[in-house]
Amino acid sequence: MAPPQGSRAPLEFGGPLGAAALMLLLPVTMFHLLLVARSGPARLLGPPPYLPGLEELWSPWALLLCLTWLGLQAALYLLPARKVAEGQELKDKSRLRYPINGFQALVLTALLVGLGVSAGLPLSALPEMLLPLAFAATLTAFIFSLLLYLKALVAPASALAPGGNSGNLIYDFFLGRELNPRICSFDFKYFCELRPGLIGWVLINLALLMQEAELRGSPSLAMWLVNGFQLLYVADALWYEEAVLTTMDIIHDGFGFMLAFGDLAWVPFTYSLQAQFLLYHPQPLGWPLASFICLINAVGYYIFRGANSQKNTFRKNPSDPRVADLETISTATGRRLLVSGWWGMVRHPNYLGDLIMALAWSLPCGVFHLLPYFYFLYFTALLVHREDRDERQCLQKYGLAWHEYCQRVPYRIVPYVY
Ligand SMILES: NC(=O)C1=CN([C@@H]2O[C@H](COP(=O)(O)OP(=O)(O)OC[C@H]3O[C@@H](n4cnc5c(N)ncnc54)[C@H](OP(=O)(O)O)[C@@H]3O)[C@@H](O)[C@H]2O)C=CC1
Ligand SMILES: CC(C)=CCC[C@@H](C)[C@H]1CC=C2C3=C(CC[C@@]21C)[C@@]1(C)CC[C@H](O)C(C)(C)[C@@H]1CC3
Repeated sequence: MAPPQGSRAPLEFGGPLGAAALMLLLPVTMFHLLLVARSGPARLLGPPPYLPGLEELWSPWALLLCLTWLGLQAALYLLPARKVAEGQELKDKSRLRYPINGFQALVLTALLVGLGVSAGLPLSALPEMLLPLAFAATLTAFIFSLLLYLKALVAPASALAPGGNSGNLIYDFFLGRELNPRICSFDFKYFCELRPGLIGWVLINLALLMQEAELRGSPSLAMWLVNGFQLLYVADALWYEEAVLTTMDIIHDGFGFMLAFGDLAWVPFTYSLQAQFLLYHPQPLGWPLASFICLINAVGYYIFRGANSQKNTFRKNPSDPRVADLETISTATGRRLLVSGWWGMVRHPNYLGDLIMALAWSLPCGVFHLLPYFYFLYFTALLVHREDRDERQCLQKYGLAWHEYCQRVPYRIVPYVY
């Protein structure tokens, strides 16, 4: 058994107590949102309309569907890739290799779903199954996290994540012990981060759009906007799949319940909340307002994509002509930090763009309900906390150079505000 590593790494998420609370709170919140979205008053902060019994949550068909979906996405992951990318350098100086075929998986899934629907697959029945599907996904994530925890017990010390190895069972189960759990070349974290949950999210959105068309003759403009914006976000993530290899989740966090549940259950079932809300609470939306909301989404996307691409290009090749003229500061590690361009505006311009898009996804749902703004509120909290975690990691990595960066670029996410 590998000895616990990084036991002196500071505990995050409020330690074992915080981890235990989140393990309970996250699934409860997800089921609350699913129940409230279809209720008349759709009150985010009120009690759920009723408490579902086990017979409403548990369905062997939903579990079978969930496992078939995972199997399909795993099969698409294993197809030949247009490119194989190398990840960041690991503790033992090696680099892992990752297939870049996520966009291909999205296109093939769309083709398969299109074929299925034209052959009579009742996709619009999916919204009625969201509750048992979410339950099956939660169960799958829990069992999967248990297996990951057990796998980490026999992993070499060099394979363990910097956090998630405190020696406390609950905390380590939540955060995840192993950094890049794999069987042969199949990387579980990389696979889960981008495929089943993200593609599942747009599929659920599409099913909600189709059910709205069945109910009301055609999908509403608001439903089209939400579907379009979120499809763009998912397609972008898969098109720029390689960029995920430099995110905190892949480089720093272990693979445990937080990411397994987040990827497999939280993302598809709570990120589709706006479309769920719109199915049960249609909102009038005219073209002038719709155009304005499209503009907000476009501005958010422009900042998000510009900032993420600039950093990735710079990290891959600092002499690339697109970034070679940007001002930088040197650090003791040999890596440099950008202090002009997007990264000279605020220290997390990509978060700013992401938040602006999050707002644009809620606006088509009107301003009379708080529920569709849940994603924006949760995401603000997630990114503020994430930014704080990243700052601490960067301070540890870059020391004085990070202090200098903070002085030169004083705002974290929103210029002149935060
Ligand atoms: N929709 C969702 O639910 C979520 C979306 N996201 C999105 O994922 C994306 C990735 O986010 P995340 O992984 O948190 O963080 P970032 O992509 O912002 O990565 C942070 C890292 O970037 C490097 N960095 C920071 N400042 C500079 C600089 N000035 N110059 C060069 N490199 C710098 C540092 O790593 P190093 O120096 O080691 O390269 C730092 O650790 C974001 O767009 C975010 O909005 C994130 C979470 C959830
Ligand atoms: C507390 C809680 C709910 C934890 C789980 C958080 C996860 C849901 C998110 C952590 C980081 C994520 C990222 C994306 C989706 C959400 C999770 C998994 C992401 C794949 C979305 C698409 C983006 O373009 C991205 C690839 C940059 C992004 C990466 C981080």
